Amino acid sequence: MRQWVVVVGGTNMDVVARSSGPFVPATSNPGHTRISPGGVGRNIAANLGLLGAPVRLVSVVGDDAFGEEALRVTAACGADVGAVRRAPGRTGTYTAVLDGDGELVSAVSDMAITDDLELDTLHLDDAAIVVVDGNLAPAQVAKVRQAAAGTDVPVAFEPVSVAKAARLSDLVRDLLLVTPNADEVSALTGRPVAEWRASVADLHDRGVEHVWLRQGAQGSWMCTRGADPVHLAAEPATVVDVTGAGDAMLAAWVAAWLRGADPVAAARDGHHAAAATIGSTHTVRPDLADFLREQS
Ligand SMILES: Nc1ncnc2c1ncn2[C@@H]1O[C@H](COP(=O)(O)OP(=O)(O)O)[C@@H](O)[C@H]1O
Ligand SMILES: O=c1[nH]cc([C@@H]2O[C@H](COP(=O)(O)O)[C@@H](O)[C@H]2O)c(=O)[nH]1
Repeated sequence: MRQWVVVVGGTNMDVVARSSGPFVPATSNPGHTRISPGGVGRNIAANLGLLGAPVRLVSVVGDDAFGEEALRVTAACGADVGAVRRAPGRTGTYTAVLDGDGELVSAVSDMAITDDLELDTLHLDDAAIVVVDGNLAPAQVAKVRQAAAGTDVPVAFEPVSVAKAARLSDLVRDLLLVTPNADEVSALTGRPVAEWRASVADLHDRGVEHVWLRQGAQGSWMCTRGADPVHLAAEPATVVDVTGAGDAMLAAWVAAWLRGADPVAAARDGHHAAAATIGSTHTVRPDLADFLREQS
């Protein structure tokens, strides 16, 4: 039976340092640092596991202690990590600095090992949906798309950043869902940022069913082909740490979609999950399911 979510993407160890007060550049700011597993693909899989969805992560980690820890924590969230490759070398890292308000100041991601992810034999016969992390290289995304098309499995795509969206723009077509912000949708279509509505229409023309346009604290627009766009407000939240909000949001949408929810109701769950995540120090909040239950 087709019931699995297959998430294909990166796994990192995140080093996230939050300054105690206003961040002052080029000096040593007092603060607090946490080290915990991250990576867009791995975060989505971990959140889905916590929400009770049958989820398999297809990823790669190094043969180091970070890789061991990332696998252990992700499995403890309920995700199947049997298809995560352990390659010789160091696990990917994401090193971020947050200001005293929990907002991102700057970050460096070093995930060269993700290039070692071979996707020639991606088995999707039991998959209900495939989620693709935009950190993958174009050739890897093309392979996932080919496998999904071959087994008729819908694909959701997380663009990650403007630079990454730009290099994958040709591959963003015939999707169930894509989740850009206005800058990323502009990178996908080549239109000016202000013309995001026209960009959304372009993506619909390319066979994308749902474009979920994110606007940070301003909420999001769920734009479904052939329907009027629906605006969803972000929930009021005290920002503790913004890391991983977008990943939790997408995971909650997929979990709701799997249960048969319509795209707007699923997006509401997504905003609950984002608020839960930014309101906690965790990149993936262990009590996410309890939090969503209380909201609904
Ligand atoms: N300052 C904020 N206040 C309230 N909610 C926020 C804030 N920043 C982000 N969010 C929530 O987190 C979601 C994801 O944030 P966004 O910045 O759009 O994506 P990403 O985490 O991928 O950069 C938003 O849609 C919103 O629900
Ligand atoms: O180039 C990248 N930046 C960031 C991430 C990951 O994204 C998460 C932060 O997500 P968000 O941008 O939604 O806050 C972190 O766990 C980090 O490891 C990544 O995989 N690749």
